[in-house]
Amino acid sequence: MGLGWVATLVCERVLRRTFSLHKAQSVEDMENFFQLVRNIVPAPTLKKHKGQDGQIGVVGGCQEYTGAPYFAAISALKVGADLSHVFCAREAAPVIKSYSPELIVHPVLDSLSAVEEVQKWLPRLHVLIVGPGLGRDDQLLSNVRGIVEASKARDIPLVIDADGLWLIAQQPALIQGYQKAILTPNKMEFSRLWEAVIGGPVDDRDHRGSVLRLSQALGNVTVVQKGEQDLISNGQQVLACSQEGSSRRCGGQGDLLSGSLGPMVHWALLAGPEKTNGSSPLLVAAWGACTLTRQCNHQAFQKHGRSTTTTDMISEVGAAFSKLFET
Ligand SMILES: NC(=O)C1=CN([C@@H]2O[C@H](COP(=O)(O)OP(=O)(O)OC[C@H]3O[C@@H](n4cnc5c(N)ncnc54)[C@H](O)[C@@H]3O)[C@@H](O)[C@H]2O)[C@@H](O)CC1
Ligand SMILES: Nc1ncnc2c1ncn2[C@@H]1O[C@H](COP(=O)(O)OP(=O)(O)OP(=O)(O)O)[C@@H](O)[C@H]1O
Ligand SMILES: [Mg+2]
Repeated sequence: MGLGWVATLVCERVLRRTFSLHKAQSVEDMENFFQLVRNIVPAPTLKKHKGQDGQIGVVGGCQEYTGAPYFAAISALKVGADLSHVFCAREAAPVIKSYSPELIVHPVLDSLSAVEEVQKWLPRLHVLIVGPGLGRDDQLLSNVRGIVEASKARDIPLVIDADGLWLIAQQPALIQGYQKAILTPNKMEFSRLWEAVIGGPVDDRDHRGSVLRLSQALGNVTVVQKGEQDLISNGQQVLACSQEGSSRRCGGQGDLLSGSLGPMVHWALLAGPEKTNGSSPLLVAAWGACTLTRQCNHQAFQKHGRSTTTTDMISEVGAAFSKLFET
């Protein structure tokens, strides 16, 4: 086989892939993704013990922000995880505990032994969500860096959101190439990551191309760019989620998304590529969590209109999940 012929074949493949990456998702593709999410949801059974459907950790919560880690941790439980831990700064702990007796709260994040304290729990945790309400204090961020490294060493999936993304923008190497990471930037967070990893302003005319490129530059880490349409890429594929939401943009919706990703990621990785029909389990989990968050927003808005808050959305998780993913 001549070299020229091989080059043509490679070019064709690249072109075909580029074309299919940028083509709009069909209704059929969407239906397929609903089915793939249904495939990963654990079947109801009376045989399981507490913990099997997910033990999730949230790393976040400081003096200023106590709502964000609560929203993330409670969303993980409402989606179907069995246990939800919050690792936060000491002064945030009593506040977070007082919101909910269902959360297990560890006031360790600002202690000198923060990494060791969290490390003790890592063997039991299936997924760690890093960043909601973390703040940007240097000492806290340095502890979180150690926690991320310890989690990677144990191959624990990481969802990185909010101030966790601030840390990644300072030190992209921390997550570079880690195949079990999902980053969930909002518009500002995406621009910061882009500036740190690629440089210059984001091309606002090509959102799909931008999310693809950022994922590739980070070594195929999964990126979920939130917005009017959520765009999800692992550097090979770009999925769009346009589930109808509402015009209401109250704070905390992103925390619901990162929290619900916890159990979804655990289930998708347990199910493996057979159940996801060859698609990346993390892409399926991300598409499921985005679709769910937007549906919660839609349902809450139908009831509460402009007074909709994230607490109203969390109340909709059960009904929204059944409507979308339980047939
Ligand atoms: N109740 C709580 O405790 C909450 C705490 N939060 C925490 O607050 C901290 C900071 O998060 P932010 O998201 O504010 O940080 P960012 O620095 O990413 O965002 C800064 C500002 O960008 C603006 N912005 C967002 N989307 C935009 C868009 N499409 N175009 C232009 N501007 C846009 C917003 O007004 C936001 O205030 C994080 O720790 C986060 O988890 C939030 O999760 C919201 C709820
Ligand atoms: N313009 C929009 N139209 C519809 N849905 C949107 C829009 N912008 C964001 N969303 C949805 O809201 C959810 C949260 O995205 P958002 O950009 O508000 O995150 P965030 O800024 O991190 O939120 P948080 O306040 O929790 O930090 C996502 O699921 C996204 O799909
Ligand atoms: Mg956020």
